[in-house]
Amino acid sequence: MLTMLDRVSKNYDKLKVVEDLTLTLEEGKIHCIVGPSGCGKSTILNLLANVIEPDCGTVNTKGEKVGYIFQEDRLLPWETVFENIAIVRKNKDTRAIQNIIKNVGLQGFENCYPEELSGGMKQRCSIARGFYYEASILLMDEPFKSLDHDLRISMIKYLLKLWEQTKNTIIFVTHNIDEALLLGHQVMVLSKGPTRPIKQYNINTHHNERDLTDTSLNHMRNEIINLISKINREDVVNEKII
Ligand SMILES: Nc1ncnc2c1ncn2[C@@H]1O[C@H](COP(=O)(O)OP(=O)(O)OP(=O)(O)O)[C@@H](O)[C@H]1O
Repeated sequence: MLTMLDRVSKNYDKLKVVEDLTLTLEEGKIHCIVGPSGCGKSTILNLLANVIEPDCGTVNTKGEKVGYIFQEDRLLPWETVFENIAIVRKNKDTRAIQNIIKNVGLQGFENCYPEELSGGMKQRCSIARGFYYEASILLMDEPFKSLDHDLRISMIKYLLKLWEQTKNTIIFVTHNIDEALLLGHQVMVLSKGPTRPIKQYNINTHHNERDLTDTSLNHMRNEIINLISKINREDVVNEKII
């Protein structure tokens, strides 16, 4: 277990987004974070990535290699698929890049430029780059938001295939509960700001055996949807339910 945030607070002027938040996560697992819009999910990722500084408290990821994958692919338009991936490491490991490209189904497209790829292919390239970086902690901020349902499902499969080989710690922010249930070893529901985890679900079923129509996952899904609606209606005001 790694205490990534230790009693951290972050305000934007008078807006208290994070207050005295401690976040301890199991390493080598996929942690999905869900919660109402604007509650502070991206702020938490930015703190973990050391992109922003906390007002007080400690962020314990400074000694870690932290990767960040965003909703937009953020590929360099003037570089090929291969070069866009290679760029994140000093020494080019051609075999490792080719292996990752194969794992995200982009073989044959190594020399294509981003403008020659579909949206889903670009995002696969961005995920491949994130994994090639060999981060011990990989932050993902709604990376599949702009994709349709079928593409999302195939992206989840690609992501899991890569994670199976690296077993790094992934913190994955999403508004899509199904995505969280298919990916996460843990799904954390956050309250409105100042945000804090109000409920945590652990999913022990192996990824290959997860079926959203299965009673327990379906039950969890309904509970999370109801909980987020309650938070949005403010029936649950920063109450710690865990
Ligand atoms: N740089 C900033 N300056 C001022 N306010 C900010 C800044 N970044 C975020 N905020 C505000 O802080 C709050 C939390 O924003 P954040 O983006 O972390 O939430 P989120 O949960 O990721 O939102 P969403 O689900 O809509 O993506 C919001 O009210 C937002 O407007």
